[in-house]
Amino acid sequence: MTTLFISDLHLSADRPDITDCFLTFMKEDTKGIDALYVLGDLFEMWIGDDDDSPFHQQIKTAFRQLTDSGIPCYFIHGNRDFLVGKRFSDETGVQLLPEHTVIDLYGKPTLILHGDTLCTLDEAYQRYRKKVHNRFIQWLFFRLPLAWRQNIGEKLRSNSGMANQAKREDVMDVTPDEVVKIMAQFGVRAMIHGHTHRPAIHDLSVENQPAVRTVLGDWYDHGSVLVCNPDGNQLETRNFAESYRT
Ligand SMILES: O=C(CCCCNC(=O)Nc1ccc(S(=O)(=O)N2CCN(c3cc(Cl)cc(C(F)(F)F)c3)CC2)cc1)NO
Repeated sequence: MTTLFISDLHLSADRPDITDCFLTFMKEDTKGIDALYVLGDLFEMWIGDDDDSPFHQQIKTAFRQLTDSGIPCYFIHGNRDFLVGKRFSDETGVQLLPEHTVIDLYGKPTLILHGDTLCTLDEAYQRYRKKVHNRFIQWLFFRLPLAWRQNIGEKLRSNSGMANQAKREDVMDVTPDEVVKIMAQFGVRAMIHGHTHRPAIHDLSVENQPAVRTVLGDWYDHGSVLVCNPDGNQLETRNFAESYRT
C-alpha cells in the first residue's frame, strides 16, 4: 500500500541526467504501487501537446507503460507545464486533475496542488498567471505556429529566470495565511504541494486543529519522492546515475 508524489522535475532535453533519473524511477520505484501523483512542473516548458520531439516521446512512453500496467497516474499542472492537455492525457493514460484537488490518502483527506497559487505575495506572477490561464489567450496562443510558440517559450524562460533572482525569499515562498485559508476552505488538515523547491514537512494549526503541509523537492541535482503509506509519509531522495556526474 504505497502512493508516490513527485513534482518540479523540470525535465528538458538539455538535462539528460534528470531524464535518466526519472526513467529509472519509473522503472524501478513504481512496481506494485497504488498510484503516482505528479504535482506540476514535470517539464521545464510546455508550449502545446503538438510539440512532439523524441525527448517528449520518451517521457510519454514511460507514463504509458505505467498506466498500461494498471497503476493509475495523475497530473496537476505547474506554472511551467500548465498547457499540458487532453492529447497528452490520451497518449499517456495520465489523468489530469483540477489545480486544487482533495484526495483520500489512506483515510486522510489531503489537498494536493502545485503550490504557485499559494505564492500570493508575488503579485507580478499572479497577474501573469491570470493572463495565461485565460481560455481565450490560450486559444490564440495555440493558433500560433509551433516554432513561434517555441520562441516565446525560450524568451519567457530566460526572463522568468532573471526576474526570480530579483525576488525576495518570502515572496518566492508560500504565504502562510493563504495556506491556512485554503486548507480551511477545503476542510482538510493535510496538504501536499511542490513549486517552492523547499522540501519539508511542516506542522501547523488550522482552525485550532493540528495540520501538516508537505513540500516536495525539485530534481535539480537529485530526485525527490514523497512515499506515502497507511503508517505515514517519508520524503526520500533518488541520486543521479554516476555516469552523468561530471
Ligand atoms: O515562484 C514564483 C515565480 C514562478 C516563476 C514563474 N515563471 C514561469 O512560470 N516561467 C515560465 C513558464 C512557462 C514557460 S513555457 O515556455 O512553457 N511557455 C511560455 C509561453 N506560454 C504562453 C502561454 C500562453 Cl496561453 C500565452 C502566452 C503569451 F501570451 F505570453 F504569449 C505564453 C506557455 C508556457 C516559460 C517560462 N513566484 O512565487
